[in-house]
Amino acid sequence: MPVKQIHLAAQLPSVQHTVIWSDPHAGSQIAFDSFARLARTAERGKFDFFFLSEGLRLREHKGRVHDLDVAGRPEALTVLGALSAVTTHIGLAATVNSTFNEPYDVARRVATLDHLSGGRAAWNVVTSYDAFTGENFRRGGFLDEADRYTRAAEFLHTAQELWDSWRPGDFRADAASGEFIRAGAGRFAHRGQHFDISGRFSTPPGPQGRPVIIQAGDSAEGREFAAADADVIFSRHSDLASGRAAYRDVKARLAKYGRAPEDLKIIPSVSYVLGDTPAEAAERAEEVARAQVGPETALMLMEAAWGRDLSGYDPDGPLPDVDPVPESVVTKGHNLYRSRGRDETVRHWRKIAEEGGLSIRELITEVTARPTFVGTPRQVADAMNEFVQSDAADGFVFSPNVVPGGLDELVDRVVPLLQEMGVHRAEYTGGTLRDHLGLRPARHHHSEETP
Ligand SMILES: Cc1cc2nc3c(=O)[nH]c(=O)nc-3n(C[C@H](O)[C@H](O)[C@H](O)COP(=O)(O)O)c2cc1C
Repeated sequence: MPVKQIHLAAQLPSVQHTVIWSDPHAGSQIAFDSFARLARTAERGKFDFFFLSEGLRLREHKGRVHDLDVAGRPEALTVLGALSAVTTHIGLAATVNSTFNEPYDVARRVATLDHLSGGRAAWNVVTSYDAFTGENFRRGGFLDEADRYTRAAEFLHTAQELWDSWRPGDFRADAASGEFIRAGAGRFAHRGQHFDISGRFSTPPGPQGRPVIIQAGDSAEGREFAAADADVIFSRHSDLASGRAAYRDVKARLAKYGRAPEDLKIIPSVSYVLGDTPAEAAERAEEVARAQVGPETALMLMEAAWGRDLSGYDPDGPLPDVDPVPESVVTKGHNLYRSRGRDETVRHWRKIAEEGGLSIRELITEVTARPTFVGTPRQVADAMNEFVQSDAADGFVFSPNVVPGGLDELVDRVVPLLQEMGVHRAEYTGGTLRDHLGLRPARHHHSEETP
């Protein structure tokens, strides 16, 4: 078997407690310089793409805006448009929600990024649908959970129809005939369950035709959506066992859509801590964890899971002896227990705490902040390679702990080892993000109509 290449990506981390904003080396979480520094570092490491997440509503805890995490990030497509001017090769991936937007607008903005960047655009289609977020759009509670992916799939198909509505040669710019564009260019008509639109699409497609599609969301419906339509899954499975299980499950879903396993790359979100020796790395990992999960954060996340006030409990003491409150929500905008359900999450956490003799704070660190890779550069490079070669993933999205310098050590000390091992490119060989990911050119469905 030929060795697999590792697909590397990086994100300026999402709004969560693992971002150490109080670190003396932390810079602005908003200024363009921070984004530019991180994106350029990833490009120096010849990464496939730079990724930005999206949070459409600030979290609230016990009725107040939760003030322990970084709050407020600028809008992704605008930031990436600016980054396209200060980078040359790296892909630029924006998270844009399919529930609270419209296909025409999103298709136009993503195509525009593909033009600006010379074919480096990607769109991460997320499906957050909750009423709390929806209030910001006068759409509180407008979409049932069951419809989040039917809308996402139709949204994406509609966007693809718009990107396909222009064909090669539609730009004439023929001074002799006075014809600038072909008469039928951009014409579309879509009628479906969620969207009923027709007209002319105003933006010709960029160099990739169809930009790269990313999916993040781990339900069965989410995996099916990705198997049918996505090029990349941004996953949460960052340990070998669950990584392999998810990988097998997702790749097995591809055949029924006429797709091959390599048509969909699976890349989990991961973090790392380096040291010159294994002991030093472990010590630094402890320090990082202490900064990420302070006593208030530990209690806050405990209260979110338990659905009740736990302020009388010592974060450095044992887990609460009281039961969770089934339907109660003390933290809005957090999806801590969404995938397992509250009861299962609490049972799972109690089990881990009992087995390891963990305090509240140690448990929260273990379940929400454990770095994926800890060790010397050599150990980390080997562990990354094992993860990919054993089909637990096709690569990684690195989420640094500190903005904007947290990627430097990885690029300076680990990436050269991966290059020596022959599992990561020494130079970019293509110009588009599809090239970096080793994806075929986008399928282009020509419309039948020719006026
Ligand atoms: C690794 C990962 C990253 C995600 N990032 C975002 C994000 O930035 N913004 C967002 O609104 N939802 C994000 N999500 C949420 C999912 O995209 C999805 O909307 C949600 O989990 C519901 O889908 P599901 O039931 O398939 O999980 C992320 C999910 C995962 C697994």
